[in-house]
Amino acid sequence: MKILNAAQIRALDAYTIQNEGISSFQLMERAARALIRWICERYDNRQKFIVFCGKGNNGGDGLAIARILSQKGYSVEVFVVEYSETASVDFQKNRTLLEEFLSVKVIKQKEDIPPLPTQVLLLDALLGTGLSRPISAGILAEAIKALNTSPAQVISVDIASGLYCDAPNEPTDLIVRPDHTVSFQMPKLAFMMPQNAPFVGDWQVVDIGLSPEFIQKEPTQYYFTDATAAQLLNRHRQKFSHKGTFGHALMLAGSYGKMGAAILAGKACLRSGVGLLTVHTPRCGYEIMQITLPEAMTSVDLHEQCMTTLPALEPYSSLGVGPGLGKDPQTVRALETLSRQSAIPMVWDADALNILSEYPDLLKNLPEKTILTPHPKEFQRLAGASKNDFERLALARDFAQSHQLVLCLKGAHSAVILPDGMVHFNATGNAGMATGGSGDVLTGILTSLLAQGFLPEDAARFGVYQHGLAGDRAAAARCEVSMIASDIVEYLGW
Ligand SMILES: NC(=O)C1=CN([C@@H]2O[C@H](COP(=O)(O)OP(=O)(O)OC[C@H]3O[C@@H](n4cnc5c(N)ncnc54)[C@H](O)[C@@H]3O)[C@@H](O)[C@H]2O)[C@@H](O)CC1
Ligand SMILES: [K+]
Repeated sequence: MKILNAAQIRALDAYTIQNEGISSFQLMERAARALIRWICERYDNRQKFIVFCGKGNNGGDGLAIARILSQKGYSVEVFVVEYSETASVDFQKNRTLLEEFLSVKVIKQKEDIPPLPTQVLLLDALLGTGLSRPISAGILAEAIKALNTSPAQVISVDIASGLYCDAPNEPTDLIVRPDHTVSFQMPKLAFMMPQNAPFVGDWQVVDIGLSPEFIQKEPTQYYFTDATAAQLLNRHRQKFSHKGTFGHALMLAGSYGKMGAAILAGKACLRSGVGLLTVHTPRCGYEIMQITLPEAMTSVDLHEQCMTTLPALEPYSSLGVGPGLGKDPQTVRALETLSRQSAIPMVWDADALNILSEYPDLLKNLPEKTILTPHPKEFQRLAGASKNDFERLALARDFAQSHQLVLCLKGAHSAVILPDGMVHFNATGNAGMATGGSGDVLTGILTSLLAQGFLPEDAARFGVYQHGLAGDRAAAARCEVSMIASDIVEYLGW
């Protein structure tokens, strides 16, 4: 799914209106009805609503939603926040229609704001994607403060009022903190940013039938890997395939006290469909690997506790390096050789990334399209600090383009950034995955997919999606708190 910016969404609305020969009022009605379906699936008409409307089209949506809810027998109170003299045409039309059977109250000053008790549901339709300046004072600010201090649940229409769709807000900006955001047609870039979590809540998208041709033609740098997008990357096994068909992966992982990382990466690699796996470990890992991972072959380093030498790389179709590796100077030397000599697709993770940030020359040697999987701290060590998540994303795009690498920037909605600068945010995953070893599992999955012949770009998008999906299954079976990285491995499969 594509993610478009506010200006593109405006153009998409306009194109749909013109192309379908409908009025903007009819499109607003469609949007309102899509949101009503979302509400009716979750709340019956004993639920009381208070709708806060601005005076643009987001406010118009609020009025249309209030009318339809009221027609369906819900009890609805509507307040228009009078922050401006003017109103949009469709807001005005909806106001006239609504006022035929429901009185609309006006908020001009703080005292006009009603009490907002726990049992009501608050709809935030103050401002949408038309936000043109931050909210810091005035009656809009008072309304937002009231929504944010109420114990009642808040649902934001399209986007939380005060939140920019595709640019960073300042920490001092006033923004609604909804429990849910129900957004039209596509997620907004703002939803992908960790800093915006309090201003998005749990979000869902409802289809309002905006023009698919326009969306298809419109250029963007941002995509969302949902189930449909992931399914397109999936490959089906042929009846006459054999283990040679699915490649031979090499995992360089583990050191004294950190063999668990090698086991997790190795197991995930096997569970993701690789034909054969060899794990290269220091001597101390030999028996551990043979006993815990009988499906894998073990290649043993000369050193007792850390990796110092590379095995011959010819037999392998992919290589993963980093989990539990440590940063011994002899390991650094081995990685320096690896960065220059490897011609097979690779994944660099964990300590391999830390070594890259300490020895940037290695970074210059890495073959094109090597996959790097940093979490935010590792990325900061690699590329430097940034002021906010938007700046970090720009830095990451720059990094991927200038080094011609594939970056998997891990976190909620992990971003897969390709060497051409395109960004694919991931749909799956949960906070239970923020646990030791879950990154090692991802390295195993990606190394496995590369061995099977997936292009690095596809391996990264598909692997990150499947990693998150397995995490979601693990959280459903146990719970976010008690799940561990081994559970993610157990729930892999597609
Ligand atoms: N254009 C369309 O056909 C559709 C639009 N829809 C809704 O329309 C929304 C966008 O509507 P609008 O473009 O009218 O904009 P908004 O309703 O987001 O904002 C209204 C107006 O408020 C003013 N404004 C912006 N920031 C302000 C601030 N900080 N303080 C005071 N005033 C401020 C601007 O002049 C802006 O145009 C979407 O989020 C969505 O909810 C939906 O009805 C679907 C169809
Ligand atoms: K809103």
